[in-house]
Amino acid sequence: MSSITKIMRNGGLTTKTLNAPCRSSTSACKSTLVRTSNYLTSSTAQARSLHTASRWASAAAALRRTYQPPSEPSTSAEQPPARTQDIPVSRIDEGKVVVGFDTEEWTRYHHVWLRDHCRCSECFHPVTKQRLLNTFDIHPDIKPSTVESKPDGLEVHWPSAKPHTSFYPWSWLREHSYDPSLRRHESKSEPILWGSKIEQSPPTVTYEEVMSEDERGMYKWLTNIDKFGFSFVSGVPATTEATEELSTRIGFIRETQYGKFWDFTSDLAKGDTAYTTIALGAHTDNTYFTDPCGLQLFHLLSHTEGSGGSTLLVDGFYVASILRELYPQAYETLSRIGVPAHAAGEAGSIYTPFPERGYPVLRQQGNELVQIRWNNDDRSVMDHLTAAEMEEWYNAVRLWHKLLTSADSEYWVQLAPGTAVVVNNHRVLHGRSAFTGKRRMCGAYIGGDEYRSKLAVLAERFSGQDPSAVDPGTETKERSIWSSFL
Ligand SMILES: C[N+](C)(C)CCCC[C@H](N)C(=O)O
Ligand SMILES: O=C(O)CCC(=O)C(=O)O
Repeated sequence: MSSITKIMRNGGLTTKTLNAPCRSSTSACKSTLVRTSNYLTSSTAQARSLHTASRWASAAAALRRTYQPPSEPSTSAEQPPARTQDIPVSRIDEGKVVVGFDTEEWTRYHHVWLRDHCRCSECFHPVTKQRLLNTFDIHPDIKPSTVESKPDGLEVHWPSAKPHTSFYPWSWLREHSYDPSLRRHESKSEPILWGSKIEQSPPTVTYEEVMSEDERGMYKWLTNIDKFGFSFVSGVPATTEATEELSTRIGFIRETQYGKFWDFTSDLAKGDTAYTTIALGAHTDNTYFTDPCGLQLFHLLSHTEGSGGSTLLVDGFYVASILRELYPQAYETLSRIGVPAHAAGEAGSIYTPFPERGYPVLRQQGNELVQIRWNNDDRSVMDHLTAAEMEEWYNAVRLWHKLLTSADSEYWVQLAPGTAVVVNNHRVLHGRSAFTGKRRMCGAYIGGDEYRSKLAVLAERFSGQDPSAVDPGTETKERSIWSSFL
């Protein structure tokens, strides 16, 4: 019985090596095997007949035969042979092209996928970066006439009345591999979670940096927000004009029932408790919108004849990570049960999210937490749950509240004129203490797509360098058709 059969029989995990000798350490073999077996397990439906699996094994074995692994460095004193650039191997298999990046990393691309993703100037507009090819003109059984492994990438020749050649860079093929995926996940910046101790060194940029022409300061600012979920900007002229200009450096301001750029105080000019002197617990804004704003900028312009009005920031991702660790059932409950909300303080508007059941406090995408939505003051009637779910939800949200309001989670800071703060409203909750006297705050909402677009443009321009160490003159000038954002 072949090892493949054993993998299939053992539900996909085994420590036995595959037929082909594995050149690297046993653990790598196992990882390959696990990856392979996971692949086989996950694609058991496709490889139901051993015939397919053994053909897959023979294709992989054939790849290994044709792949010339780098020769082992000689043991003699002489210099080991210089490694030649290893060109991945490729071959046409049934319905897919198999590519072997090395003996341990191989993957497959459907023929139709390759044709659909051709980026020659006939199939993909070089300026607008839009597909010109009509996907639905591709024959479902399309098959290359030949494939060639070139030093920089895979060249595919398609049979047609007018011969068509496609080219895919190796790095692009690896980045977009899916069968299996060979993507290296280090490219995605991981959030840096924080609690109250962030006050020792809060992420900050200067106004001068942010307003500089070369936008390196902008890149540093937005990278701060990307990593920490917030950032201060110091040295901002304490005017609405300067603050509005700062806001629009990121992207256009998102207008709501509260206006475009806001300049507010405790006069109930708008029907919301933000326009009063009361304390506001940690919350995210716009839970009553289907799509809450991405960023929220605040700049305290003045506070006279009184005290209080301190600003509260809480990293919702940090709190959620603790909830998940300590109370996994509560985490699951708050990831599942929608929370209705409304903004109905203005006579001319009643905002509620669609669908009206609202969205969970914790929004998961797969296993990843991607958004916090929490404002207990704006929450509407909870009447869409069974009695059991109602008790389950209240028990869970009490635990959430306990962690959210713990000293370990809360970062209190007294804003002052000249220092603006921007928060990622999908991650960081904000609030304030009650206050007396005259307090004037200004700011704006900025759409999440605008913020992420600006960050993407800056990351592309500075080719992902560390924003605090960008080499002048290394900027990317033109957008590549192979950009990882497309
Ligand atoms: C416009 N400004 C930011 C001052 C107030 C917005 C109102 C806040 C609302 N309760 C919410 O949580 O979205
Ligand atoms: O007045 C403040 O400091 C914040 C008000 C607030 O939470 C809001 O406008 O969403």
